[in-house]
Amino acid sequence: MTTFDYESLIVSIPDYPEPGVVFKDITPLLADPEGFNAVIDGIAEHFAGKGITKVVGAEARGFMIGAPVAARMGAGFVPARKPGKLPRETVSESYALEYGTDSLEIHADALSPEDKVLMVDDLIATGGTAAAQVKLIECVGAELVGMGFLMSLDFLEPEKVVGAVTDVEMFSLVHVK
Ligand SMILES: O=P(O)(O)OC[C@H]1O[C@H](OP(=O)(O)OP(=O)(O)O)[C@H](O)[C@@H]1O
Ligand SMILES: Nc1ncnc2[nH]cnc12
Repeated sequence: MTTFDYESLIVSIPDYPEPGVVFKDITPLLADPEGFNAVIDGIAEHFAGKGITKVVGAEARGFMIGAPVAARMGAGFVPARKPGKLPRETVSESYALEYGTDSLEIHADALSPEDKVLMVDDLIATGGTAAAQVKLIECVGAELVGMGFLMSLDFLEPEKVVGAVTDVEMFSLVHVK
């Protein structure tokens, strides 16, 4: 298991993007070659041997972590995109975030019932984005095997929202209590 002090390269920004929210800025960690590699290895190694065929990641920060994890695991990558960005038939889910509401879409044929899926994102806060992706993955009939995050804001209790839609493992490299 790779060990790295991820938190030393994550910056907390108070009252961004709105009062009361402490934004976790991961751009310094992404820019650090050793740190970025440790994040990708840390998530990929945790789920190695589980037969993952596809990684699903949400626009935009989920792409930054999910796509390299997929490549590292020898899996395909399926983007969950913000509305109106995918050209063919889609399935769509709306959800609430720490700041506002949004929707995600995946192509209706992006996954098959044979797929074993790992969902990956940089951060889980309320769990709304993750729960929406669970619904999208299950809507197209694929098997969700687990979820991997760089960081979990545990004080927001995301497991309550996610636990209402799935009981798969929620793995995070960093926990903020
Ligand atoms: O657990 P939740 O409360 O749903 O929040 C987590 C989501 O919030 C961020 O994405 P955001 O929607 O801000 O979009 P971005 O990746 O484009 O910055 C983050 O990358 C997660 O996807
Ligand atoms: N506090 C936070 N920091 C960074 N990204 C987020 N997405 C949702 N909540 C967030």
